[in-house]
Amino acid sequence: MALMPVSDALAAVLAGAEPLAEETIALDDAFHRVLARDVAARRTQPPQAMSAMDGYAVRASDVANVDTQLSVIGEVAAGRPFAGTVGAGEAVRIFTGGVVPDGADAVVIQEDTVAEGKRVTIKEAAIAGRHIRPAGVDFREGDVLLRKGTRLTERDLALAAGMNHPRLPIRRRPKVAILATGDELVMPGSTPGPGRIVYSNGYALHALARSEGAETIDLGVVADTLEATTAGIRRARESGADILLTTGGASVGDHDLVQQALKAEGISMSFWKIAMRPGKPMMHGHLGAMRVIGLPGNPVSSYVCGFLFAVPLIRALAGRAVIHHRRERAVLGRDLSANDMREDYLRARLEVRDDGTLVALPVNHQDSSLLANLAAAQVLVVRPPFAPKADAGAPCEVLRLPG
Ligand SMILES: Nc1nc2c(c(=O)[nH]1)N[C@H]1C(S)=C(S)[C@@H](COP(=O)(O)OP(=O)(O)OC[C@H]3O[C@@H](n4cnc5c(N)ncnc54)[C@H](O)[C@@H]3O)O[C@H]1N2
Ligand code: MOO
Repeated sequence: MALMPVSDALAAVLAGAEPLAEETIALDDAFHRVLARDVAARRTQPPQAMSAMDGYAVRASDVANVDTQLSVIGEVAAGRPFAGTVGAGEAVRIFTGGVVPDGADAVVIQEDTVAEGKRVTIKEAAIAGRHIRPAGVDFREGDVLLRKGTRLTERDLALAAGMNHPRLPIRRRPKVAILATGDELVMPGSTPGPGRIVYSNGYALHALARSEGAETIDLGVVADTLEATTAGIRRARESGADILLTTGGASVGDHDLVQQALKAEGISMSFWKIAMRPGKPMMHGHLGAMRVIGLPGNPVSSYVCGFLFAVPLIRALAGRAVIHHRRERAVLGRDLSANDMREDYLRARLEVRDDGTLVALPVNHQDSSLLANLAAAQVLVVRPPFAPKADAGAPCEVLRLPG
């Protein structure tokens, strides 16, 4: 198979990726979940005109001049409205959040008054509407304020509560199983023997998937045998995973068995090998209902492909309205040589100039095994295939990595 352009590969990964089933959950559990439907207000907020201050509800026409004396005919506190009507020459003691009584059209703050028993002297003139929050100033019943596909923030939860929704319709979380391959891998904290490598890819992939709202299933590390790899793939299917991410064993070596095992299990492959650096040997296909992304083993390749392909896929299954990473304009912080046929994703540090210009400084060593450079990078500079040589200061496009 020829190397597939990155955009075609992404389209293939996302093909047919529809939001998962709808569920209804308590508001308390809805933080960062994705709304399955538009949500409208079930009430008008505030339901009636309310005072924004502690003071006196008055008729503005009565207090156009200062030093007016009014008789205080009652009191209203939050949640305890006043039943009567404010007539000419009258006022009602009111507290913040109290319903403005009939007849009154302004509130004078108590600092601008002098109270003596049942009378109050108004020391500041007031105009109609002063310190009053009109009914519906926040929202009205039926207003659609939360949209389908939104990943709910903490502010959205407060709004949903204010709109009187104790539960919300959301989408099931995608289940992402992660399977690593490689005889050489040992767990962090052990004493690696000769030629051994400490397992790292899964840590980044689990965290990345979880931060996108997925539930992750850790299938551990399997040895480089067809039997062990096949057993791992079967465990993924049994776990009900929507997505299987494998890492390693994706290339052409004698010990790269992932594709062979997937084929033996009946995968319908959509591609293997993309015109991208890092990440050339990535593969993708469907194994029944499970979507499989075979990530390369090199740690940077595994992460960058997970970021570029698995993240939009997770978002699509999660029902997010916006699934794509946003590209930003920046300028290069150093010269770059001409590119070959692979689209490059260069790890780069990001600086912001005083005028707001983003400067992307690609790290010197772009080898796909370098974890330290990956961790130090804040962005990926995207260089299209056959991009000509570019000097420092030339415009470029960057993708921000999660902070
Ligand atoms: N003859 C060719 N050789 C290679 C090609 C090629 O086109 N022709 N492609 C190269 C590219 S590009 C990549 S990327 C790698 C990817 O190969 P694999 O997916 O088969 O990866 P492995 O060989 O299994 O591992 C590569 C490297 O990464 C380390 N690794 C693997 N898994 C983990 C893990 N979970 N945590 C940490 N490190 C891991 C592994 O030890 C190897 O050092 O192939 C090139 N070769
Ligand atoms: O594409 Mo590999 O991922 O360059 O090292």
